[in-house]
Order: sequence, then C-alpha cells, then structure tokens
Amino acid sequence: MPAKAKRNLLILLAAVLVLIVVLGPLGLGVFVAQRTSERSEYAKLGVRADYALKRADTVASNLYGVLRELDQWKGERCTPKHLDHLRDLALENRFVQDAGVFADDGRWLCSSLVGVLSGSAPQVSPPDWRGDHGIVGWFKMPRLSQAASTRRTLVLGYDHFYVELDPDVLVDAIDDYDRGIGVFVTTPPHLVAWNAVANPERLQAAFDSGGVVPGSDRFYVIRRSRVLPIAVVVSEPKSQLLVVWRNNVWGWLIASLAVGATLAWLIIRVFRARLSLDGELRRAIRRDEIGVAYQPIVDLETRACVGAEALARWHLHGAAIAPDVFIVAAEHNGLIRALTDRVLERIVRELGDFLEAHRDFYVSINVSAEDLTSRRFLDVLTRTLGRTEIRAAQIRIEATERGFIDADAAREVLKAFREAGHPIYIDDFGTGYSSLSYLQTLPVDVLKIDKSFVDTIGYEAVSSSVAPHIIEIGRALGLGVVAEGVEREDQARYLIERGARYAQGWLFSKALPAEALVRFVQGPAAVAATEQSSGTGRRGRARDARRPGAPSSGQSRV
Ligand SMILES: Nc1nc2c(ncn2[C@@H]2O[C@H](COP(=O)(O)O[C@H]3[C@@H](O)[C@H](n4cnc5c(=O)[nH]c(N)nc54)O[C@@H]3COP(=O)(O)O)[C@@H](O)[C@H]2O)c(=O)[nH]1
Repeated sequence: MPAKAKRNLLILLAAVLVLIVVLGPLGLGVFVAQRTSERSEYAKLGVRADYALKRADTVASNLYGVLRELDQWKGERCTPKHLDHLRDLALENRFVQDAGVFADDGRWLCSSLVGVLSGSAPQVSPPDWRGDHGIVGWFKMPRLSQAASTRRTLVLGYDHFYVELDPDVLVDAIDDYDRGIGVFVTTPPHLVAWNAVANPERLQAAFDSGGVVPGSDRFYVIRRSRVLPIAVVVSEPKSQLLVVWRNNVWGWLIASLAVGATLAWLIIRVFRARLSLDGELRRAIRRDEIGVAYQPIVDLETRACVGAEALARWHLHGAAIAPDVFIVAAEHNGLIRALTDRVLERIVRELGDFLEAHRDFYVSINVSAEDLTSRRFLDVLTRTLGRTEIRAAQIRIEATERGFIDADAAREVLKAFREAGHPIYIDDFGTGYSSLSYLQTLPVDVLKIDKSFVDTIGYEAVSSSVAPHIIEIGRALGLGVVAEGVEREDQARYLIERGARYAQGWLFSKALPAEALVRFVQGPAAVAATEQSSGTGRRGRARDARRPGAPSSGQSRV
C-alpha cells in the first residue's frame, strides 16, 4: 500500500477510535444513569412496598387475632353478654368496624353494631375467598350496619364469626409520588384493597406476571408476607423514573465525557506520535540525518578486525530511537529503500577512503525485503561504487530470512548482487522457518549465527547445541560463518573450538562511529597515539592494549 494511503488509513483509524472512545463512554454513561435511576427507584418503591406490607400484615394479624378471640367464646351466641363481648372486641381493635355471628344457612344472626337480627336478616353470599385453616373472606360485602351505603367492606370469617374492616385501612398511606398500592390475599390470589391511584386490572396483571407488565407506563414491585397469605403490589409511573434519570444523567455524562476525552487524548497522542514518527523519519532521511555505526567483525584467533556491520542510527530531538522501531516504521511506510540508500551513501562518505586504502576490509550492509524485490539497490550500489575505487567485494549484503518473503524475486536479486561481486550474508541464521530449505537454492556466502544461539553457549539449554550445528552446516556447504552477539570470553573460546573463525559482539566492540572504527582497526598503537594527542592517557586500557585489534574501553556505543 502506498505510504500516503497508509497515512490516510491511520488518520481514519484514529478518527474512528476517537469516535468510539468518546461515544462509547457517553452511551455507557446514559445507560448506567438509566440503570442506577431504575435501581434507586425500585429500591424506593421496595421501601414503600415493605411499609405497605408491614401495615397489611399488622391489620391482617389483628383481624386473625380477633377471629381467634371470637372463636374462644364458649357461651351461648348473640346473647346480650355475647353482644357486649363483640362490642368490646370491636372497640379494642382499631381496625375492626364490626364483629358478629352468622348462621349455617348464611343468615346474619347478630353484630356488634346492629345487635341481634330478626328472621328477615340479610343472607351472607358465598365467600370470595377460602384460605387455609377455615378462614374465609368477602371482599365487596355491603355494610350490614349501613345497608343503604354503597361502600363495600372487607369481611373475614371463621366458624360462623366474622369481622368487618374498611379496606382503605390497608392502603391509606399518603404518598407524593402517585404510587398505586394494592393488597392481595394469596392462595388463591385475590385483590382485596387498592388506593385511589391504583388501577385494579393492572395491579392484578402485575401480580400475575410477577411485576413485569410489558407496555405499561408504570413499574411495579411485589412483596409477599412471610407469615400470612397476603402480598402487596406497589406501582409508580415511569415518568417519575425520567425525573430521577434527568437528575442522575448529568453526573454520569460529565464522568463519561471525562473518560472519553482522556481516552481520545491518549489515542490522538499515540497516533500523532506514530504519524509524526513517520513524518520525522521521512524528514530525517531526506535531510540525511540517519547516522551509521559500525560494529567490528573480528578474526576470533587474532582478534584482528576484518570488517564491520553497518547499523543505522537515528536521534530524534536528542533521543536515540531504536533501529527495531524506526527500521520497522521505514519498512511499513515505504521509506526503507531511501534509508538503505542513505546508509550506503554514508558508508562511502565516512569510510570510502579507508576502504580504498584497505582493500581487504569490508562493510556489510543490511537490506530489507523491499530491497530484494528488484535490482534497484544493486544499480544504486554499482553506480555509487563506480565513482570510487572500492571493490564490490568490500560491500557485502546482509539479508535476513524475513527478506525472502518473495523467495523467487529475492533469489534473482541476490544472484545479481553476487554476480556483481558482493558476497551475500544470511543474517540471524536459524531463526526463520526455512533456514535449511532455502540454503540449497539461494546464492549464499556466509551464515551469521544469531545472537540467541550464542547467548546460550555454556548453558544447559536446548538451543546451546545450535551454534555448532550452524558451523557444521557452513563447513559442509563451503560457506563462511560469523557468530553474532559474542559477549563473553568463554563463548569466543567455545566458538573457536567448534571451528568458527569470525565473530562480532560487545566482547570485541559495540558499534562505533566511523573514526572510532578506523582507530579500532588500526589497533591499540593507533588508539594510544590518538589518546596521547588528545591527552586522555592509558588508564584502564592495559588489558585491551595486550590484545591486538581489541577495542578501547573509551569507545562508546553509538
Ligand atoms: N534493513 C536494515 N536493518 C537495520 C539497519 N541497521 C540496523 N538494522 C537492524 O535493526 C536491528 C537492531 O539493530 P541494532 O539495535 O543496531 O542492534 C545491533 C547490534 O547493536 C546488536 N548487537 C551486536 N552485538 C551485540 C552483543 O554482543 N550484545 C547485544 N546485546 N547486542 C549486540 O545486534 C544488532 C545487530 O543485529 P544483526 O543485524 O542481526 O547483526 C537489527 O536486526 C539490525 O539488523 C539498516 O541500515 N537496515
């Protein structure tokens, strides 16, 4: 994909992510505000329902108690004494309006309010409800004491005794919130009382459906008594929820906006850094600000420096950017070809004279997959060297297995490099998936043993046996071998014992600027001479001075 299209895609991705992180928390805030409002309103309604149930429980217990006391009357019924007893009970129990007796055939016999009824007394209709333990109930019975009244009463009966109650007593709580209250007897369920706001059909529907009435403009909470066969249903208009939600939502919106803005800011920062890294890298390549450090490659026996690997270096605003970061960025953004060209130009500019004067010394240059898709870089290399006395063999090509993605193209290009006189090095050998198979078909001169296999030398690791195998493969195929990342003497000894000849690594030197490399190649004598002329002395370098080709401890990694 062209770099510009990639950049646009990145910007689009950033915009989409920003939208998601801003709108996502906002939506979530609205949702959470809705849920918390709902939960808090349900909790409030639950408190109301608990209160209503407690009241219904108290009233019902009271009536049950009165019925029990009525039933304990052992004397003759409806006598003046019994009527006094009935009146006492009605007076003592604040919920009871009337108490009395009815006959087997349903006729009223006597009442605390009316006294003894004559033969023409009204007949009690069959009960609306038959509960456990012989308790029966009439929920819309006309008042015996006020036959003309349309007001209905709630009557509970047991063994020919009855008590009468005004059903409003169960639901008369004053409420500011337009809450409906209904009281049910259960087993079997029957709505016995409801307040003015409540709609009995809807209360019944809510009770039957467990509190969920689809499409209703109210929400419901049901509470059942643990001791008596009663339950209450309390309802509230959903519009009340909206009021609470409106009060709640601002807090959530502000919080979610803060979260969204923080996330958006982070995303913009990351993408800007990414985009600006690309932009900065493009600028750095254009302005020739990519530096090169040279890591010496030494003969393990003599420690003489025979060549160096050119490693790109980049400082952005004073900070070193790791090649693993900017090389990958360059590969992704179509900048790697220009970068490889810049590295070559710098090698020739910085080390051209040295290479011309030391015709056995070489520099290897890292190429990427992109550089192996065509002969373009070979043409650049040939043209560049054509203006110098540097031999083709002095510039070597380091390719990794990652560079062989298009194996056919890479094979042709590597063949062309080789025919032009540039030896081919396989970098990080052994870490790819096809190390052995491509060796048969690719034009290769040298295998570089990856640092990971050198690291494990001397340890009981499975991979510690890989380095000798690579040396063996190199020998069998007539290829040179360079070990990478040698940091300890024991690793160097081990490699020599296994027949390796060349190596690079911090044991010998880190990557150096061009002048330091030249001093390194020329050995301690040249280093000492340089130091004396610059007045830095020999302190701390005695050990290095005994080793021909060893680095100065003053040499820093670039
Ligand atoms: N296509 C290009 N790739 C390049 C170029 N310049 C560098 N690179 C690749 O970037 C990767 C990281 O390189 P770098 O951070 O420079 O690290 C190199 C050495 O400094 C490091 N090294 C060498 N010896 C030691 C050691 O003893 N210990 C230790 N901890 N690190 C050591 O290894 C890196 C060299 O690796 P390799 O290339 O595999 O030889 C790296 O993959 C570079 O190839 C470029 O211009 N173009």
